[in-house]
Amino acid sequence: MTVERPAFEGLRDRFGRVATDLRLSLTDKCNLRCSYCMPEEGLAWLSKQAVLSAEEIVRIVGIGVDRLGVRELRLTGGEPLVRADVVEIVAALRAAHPDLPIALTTNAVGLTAKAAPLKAAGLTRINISLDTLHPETFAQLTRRPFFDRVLAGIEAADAAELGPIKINAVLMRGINDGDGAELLEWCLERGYELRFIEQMPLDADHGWTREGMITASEIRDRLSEGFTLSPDPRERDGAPAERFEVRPRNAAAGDPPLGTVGIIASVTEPFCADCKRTRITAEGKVMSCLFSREEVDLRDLLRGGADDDEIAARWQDAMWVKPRAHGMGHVGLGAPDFVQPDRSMSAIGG
Ligand SMILES: Nc1nc2c(ncn2[C@@H]2O[C@H](COP(=O)(O)OP(=O)(O)OP(=O)(O)O)[C@@H](O)[C@H]2O)c(=O)[nH]1
Ligand SMILES: C[S@@+](CC[C@H](N)C(=O)[O-])C[C@H]1O[C@@H](n2cnc3c(N)ncnc32)[C@H](O)[C@@H]1O
Ligand code: SF4
Ligand code: SF4
Repeated sequence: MTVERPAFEGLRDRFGRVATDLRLSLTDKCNLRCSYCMPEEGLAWLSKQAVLSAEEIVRIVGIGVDRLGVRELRLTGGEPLVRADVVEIVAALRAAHPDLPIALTTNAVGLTAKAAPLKAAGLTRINISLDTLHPETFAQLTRRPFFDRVLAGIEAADAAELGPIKINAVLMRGINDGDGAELLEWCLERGYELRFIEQMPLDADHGWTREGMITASEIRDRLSEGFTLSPDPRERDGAPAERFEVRPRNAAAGDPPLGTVGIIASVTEPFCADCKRTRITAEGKVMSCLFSREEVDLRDLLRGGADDDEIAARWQDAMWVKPRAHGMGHVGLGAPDFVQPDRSMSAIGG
């Protein structure tokens, strides 16, 4: 890809946004099959050779942080904990960047054994996906019977002080859409921050419909039956989640909140204008947007002996042409001109 662009520092795009938040996928593999993400039969996994090695990851992150203004890193996947060297990768990243916030998003299936080693290696904090507190519903949604392992993993993360722990939940109509209030209560009791995520059209089965998804406004309405939500006064600062303070339904004015809840309304209340994200897939491709159909390869450049300047310039090229929103020129997941990417969320790095 040859891109005509002005010279500048950092990861800028044509719309004036600057990406400082790097999301890097450690693997496309996963041990769950959440219906909003993966097909039941799984996907054709990348070969070991195709996936970035630990050394390559450390080099790419180094270029991002030292030359391109990356200020925070999230490791994701696929399921990052299925990668055998995940603890070593965190340790190497921490050694190279003592002050970099390094977070991880995980389904927690393999977390019981890894939480303490990850903390010791220098992981800053963790986000965990949990859509329901009912083991049968969990098995239906994820197509795997690992509910108990996930709960144990969350407890291990808490014990290892990987907080503030954030819990991500996607509500699916007719499956777990009645579970929101219960999940919120459970999280508030434990001091976890629950965030509800609107389902996006990133499922490998291409089963998403605008009418079928549960919207942010529906979520707020349902939660308001049991709680009072009021906007969190803290600055949002480009974060996908809009946060609300949560109080009991009949709280008196001035009562302290029980905690906060976030709603990530990528579909109905998009936040693309403030997007600060750049993504690297497990095989080393830059995706400037979750919905990009253009990908720019850094891995072959790296393996071909390119120096850091060349790699940084290619990354800047990729970000310069970042689409305005939702992979196109305007917001509109599900609009007539929206084209769902070939990749599922698991293969992008959520
Ligand atoms: N549309 C859109 N959705 C995103 C983007 N990044 C994250 N999300 C959604 O937000 C969900 C939660 O992401 P997490 O991996 O927990 O990270 P986060 O919410 O950015 O992280 P925090 O800094 O902990 O708030 C993802 O599963 C996506 O559904 C993005 O760039 N665009
Ligand atoms: C792709 S997963 C990767 C990390 C890890 N496997 C996990 O589930 O936390 C990251 C996040 O993406 C979310 N996700 C997956 N598919 C999604 C979709 N179609 N719409 C919205 N969020 C989705 C999941 O709920 C999860 O919180
Ligand atoms: S959401 Fe995460 S845990 Fe679920 S299938 Fe996708 S990658 Fe796996
Ligand atoms: S859809 Fe694309 S532009 Fe919008 S917030 Fe997500 S990554 Fe950023």
